[in-house]
Amino acid sequence: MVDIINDHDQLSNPYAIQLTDVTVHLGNKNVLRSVNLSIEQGGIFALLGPSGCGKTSLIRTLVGRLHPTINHDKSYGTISILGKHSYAFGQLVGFMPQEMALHPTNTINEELFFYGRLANMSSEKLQQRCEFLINLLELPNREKLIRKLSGGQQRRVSFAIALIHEPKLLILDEPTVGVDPLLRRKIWKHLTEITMSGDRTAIVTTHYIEEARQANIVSFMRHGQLLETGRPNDLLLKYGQQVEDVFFELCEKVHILEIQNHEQERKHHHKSLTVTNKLCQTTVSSSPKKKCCTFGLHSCARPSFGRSLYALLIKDVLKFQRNPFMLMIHLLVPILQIALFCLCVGRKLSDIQVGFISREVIRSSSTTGLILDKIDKNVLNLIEYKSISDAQYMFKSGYLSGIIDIGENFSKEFLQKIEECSLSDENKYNDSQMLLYVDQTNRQMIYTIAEEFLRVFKSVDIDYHLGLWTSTSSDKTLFKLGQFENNQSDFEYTFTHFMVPGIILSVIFFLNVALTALSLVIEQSDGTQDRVWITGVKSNEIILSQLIIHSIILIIQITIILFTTLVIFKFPLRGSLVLISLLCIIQGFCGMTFGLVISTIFTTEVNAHQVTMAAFYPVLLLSGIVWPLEGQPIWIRTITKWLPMTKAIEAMRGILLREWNMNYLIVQQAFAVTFIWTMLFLILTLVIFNYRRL
Ligand SMILES: Nc1ncnc2c1ncn2[C@@H]1O[C@H](COP(=O)(O)OP(=O)(O)OP(=O)(O)O)[C@@H](O)[C@H]1O
Repeated sequence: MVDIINDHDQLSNPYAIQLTDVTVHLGNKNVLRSVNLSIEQGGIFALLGPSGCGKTSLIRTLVGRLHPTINHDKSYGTISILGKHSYAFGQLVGFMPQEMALHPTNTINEELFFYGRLANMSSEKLQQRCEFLINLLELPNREKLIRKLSGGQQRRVSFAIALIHEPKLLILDEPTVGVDPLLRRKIWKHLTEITMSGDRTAIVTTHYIEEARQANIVSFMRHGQLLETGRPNDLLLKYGQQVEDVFFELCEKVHILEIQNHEQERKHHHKSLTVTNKLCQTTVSSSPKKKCCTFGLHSCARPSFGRSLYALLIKDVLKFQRNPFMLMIHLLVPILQIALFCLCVGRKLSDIQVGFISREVIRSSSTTGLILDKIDKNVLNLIEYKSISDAQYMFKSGYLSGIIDIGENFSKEFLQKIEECSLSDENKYNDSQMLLYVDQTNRQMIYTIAEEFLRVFKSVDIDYHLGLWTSTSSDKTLFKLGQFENNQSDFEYTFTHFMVPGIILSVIFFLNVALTALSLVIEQSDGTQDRVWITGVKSNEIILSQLIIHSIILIIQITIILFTTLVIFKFPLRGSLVLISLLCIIQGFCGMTFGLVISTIFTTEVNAHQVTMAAFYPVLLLSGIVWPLEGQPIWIRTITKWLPMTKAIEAMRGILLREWNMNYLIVQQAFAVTFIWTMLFLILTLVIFNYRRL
């Protein structure tokens, strides 16, 4: 355990906190206005003020969640906590934010242990402290899940976290909200006891005037300004009234001064903050004014790398363990997506409803009979109609996908035409052609019906120059498909084979984007990440713990996906399974790091969701998953071929279906491009993460 008492800065500095000329701007208003405040170590400092006056903003500024803006005198002011210009306080500070900031899937015990570990506490000491605080704060069974506690109980757990490591400085934002009067008294009694010795300080915000009376020093706040600061009794003597009357009088005073100031500003056309400054001087202590502020992270009794990683990993494992639904989503959704895709997309069409009208009497020995007999009934479901108008009605209503109209003398004229070798003479034999009407809006349907008839004509050994599908059939007579890759000769590839590699990678990529982005954004929005960060845990430790846990899930995910595709759906695997798995892992990693970037930019779950969804379709459409890249305009192609998934999808197809290995340039490019994107996302994450905390 790091000995914080030896910290030279802290010993030599008598102040718990010092703020000089701190202004904070949020939205379009100054939530803190040139605040000057110095509080000596020891005792309780109460910050009292109405809702919205800026108490939380002041607390958040102290713990580094809000950053000072430039002042009227062109400085950022100074902030010093226990003599340090630092926000990563380690064990020095116990912080209780206004929001719950708890991990709902932890038990009370696990939550206290989590923060205790981050404070470098030994297990025995932690046990003792847990017992003490659970008794003091009248918490229920320590094995109870936090999400099952009442609001008041959760606030008490939050308070216990701030106290667990017996910090030098307690920063508590409304610790007694939702707590019954008896317990409230107990909490204040405890605060008084621990701060009495003079080496511990508590800074408490409150709405309650009667609570503030118990503090050693009280400061009244309104409109982001500290109106008056002093000992409750001194203030009473000075104003000769009740504490609430002091507050109301000060509010009145500031209101008049604000009006005067506004008038002055209007007259002199310049924005002087003279009045504000006068009001913001604290009465407890004068603090030296410095012109610049040094914000930076110093090692400040922070937990060791291994220890914080261990604590974070336990917390994340418990989160998944207690939330099996979330885990199931990440493991079952890929199976469902791949299975549905293999079952429903890209396969040959079947059971197509086709009507036929034959004006010729069909005999089994006639050409018509022979053709109709050979048609695969699983592919084309032929339904006979007596009149073309009936069939047309059904076709137009969408019940039929095609109609075949067979002339009265089809068999006879067709054979005569072939015998006379006058296939191109359209006018001589009117009935020598079957007339086919197909739904022109559905290309896949046209191809399938045409393909089936070509197959039939081939199989009945009739020249298939029927004039029905001239373009398709003439191609077949001109070309014969050759093959370099022997293993493909007896395998019929469908569109499914083209798409499956892309679908696998996109499922892996985007599930990992969502998993990482959401879990970090949730921790950010509920305040737990801030709380963890204030204990001294570094950004890269938070990121690393997420990556480790999500990598384990990723590996299980990939195993399940590949098993579903290769074993259950018998997708061909010509290349190396190891290479395929590696490609999937690195793509999953790339997705995770993209998720990290999203989580550093967006602060709400809804936004993170929206961005993930918004990114999904462009990547799906541009990476060559649904349509070959050659279908894109050339200028788009030059960009899209370097997207994170494009090369990987191409390589995946090659490895799966064409025995590609690492000797192939596209496979090498796939790994290189994915790696570069992963690194870029990671660097971007670290930069934004650290920037937001500085
Ligand atoms: N993210 C934000 N963007 C813009 N304005 C904000 C933001 N957060 C707070 N404010 C404004 O800053 C002012 C001070 O808010 P703050 O939360 O510090 O008040 P408070 O005194 O703690 O109130 P309460 O006692 O109700 O918690 C309020 O007017 C509030 O509307």
